[in-house]
Amino acid sequence: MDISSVLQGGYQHPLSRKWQAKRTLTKEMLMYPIFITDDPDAHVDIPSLPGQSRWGINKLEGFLAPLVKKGLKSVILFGVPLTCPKDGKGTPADDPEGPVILAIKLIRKLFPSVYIATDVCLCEYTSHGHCGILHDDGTINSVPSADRIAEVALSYAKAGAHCVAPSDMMDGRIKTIKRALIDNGLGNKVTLMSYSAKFASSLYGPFRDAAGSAPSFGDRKCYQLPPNAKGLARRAIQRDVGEGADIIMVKPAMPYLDIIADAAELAPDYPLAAYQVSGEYAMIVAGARAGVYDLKTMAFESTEGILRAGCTLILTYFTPQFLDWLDE
Ligand SMILES: NCc1[nH]cc(CCC(=O)O)c1CC(=O)O
Ligand SMILES: [Zn+2]
Ligand SMILES: [Zn+2]
Repeated sequence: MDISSVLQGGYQHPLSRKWQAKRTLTKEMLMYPIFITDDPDAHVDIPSLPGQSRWGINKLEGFLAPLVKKGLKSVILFGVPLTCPKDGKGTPADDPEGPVILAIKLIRKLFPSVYIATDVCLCEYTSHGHCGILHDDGTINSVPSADRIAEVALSYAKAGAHCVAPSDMMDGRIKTIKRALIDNGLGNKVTLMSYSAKFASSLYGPFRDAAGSAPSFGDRKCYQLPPNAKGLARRAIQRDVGEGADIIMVKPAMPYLDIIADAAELAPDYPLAAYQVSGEYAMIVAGARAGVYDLKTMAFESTEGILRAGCTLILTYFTPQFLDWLDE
């Protein structure tokens, strides 16, 4: 055989196979999305997200303590208001007695080592279920939307969140939030992680089920990006870098690995996150249950793709399982 034909000598050993990776999954790279609801004693399983639940504030310690012991480093919080009245501007989002603000304070106190990010969006809190404030004709009204989202982000930052992560995809929200953080003395203290390239995906179904955030009319196609849009995604990433984002995120992950690679090229000096969303998680679990593959092997393969494309941080519902698997 010709010298230039032989590759296999380089990866015969399990260890030499590990060396092929530019980056290998560690516990530090995992951020765990959790759903906090306003029934303080809730522990309600989410049927479309097997293994995940909505948690009440009184159940958080019992839920998180074993995970922190296993090496959980960071969480991202999603509020699920079930009892409070929703309105046009998402008033319950920054209710000081609401589940997110209570959870930030509690986790800071109970688990000081845990890094707390908060998703910032209005859709869980608006009567219409859209992510911003609407004009009378049902279209997004960008300026008040960005202002309101910045107000909510600021309230989470003041409550002690280490990171605020707007997922609404409204124009101008990154600079509006950054300005609000700076003007309130939090610019140097709080990380702004932008869901920069967030696509209008079919893969958010289980999440909307879990969070009760499906729009009551229409869809999100006029603010989340069209799945075919590489150029718009690249522009969104560059815009958010210019507006003061500290971390760039691509979402979902698996169908958008090219966008992750683009982000790694466009923003090489930034941490890069991917959100392996609810539908990706549900799909991987369902495939394993159908006997298509082994769950653990496939879960690792999915993250290897994300890391290979350029990420340094993965938001994933598999976090608790990875904490076990990474110890094996
Ligand atoms: N804007 C809210 C939000 N933040 C994160 C997700 C999706 C997360 C997931 O599917 O796991 C969504 C849903 C949506 O945009 O409809
Ligand atoms: Zn939203
Ligand atoms: Zn629209």
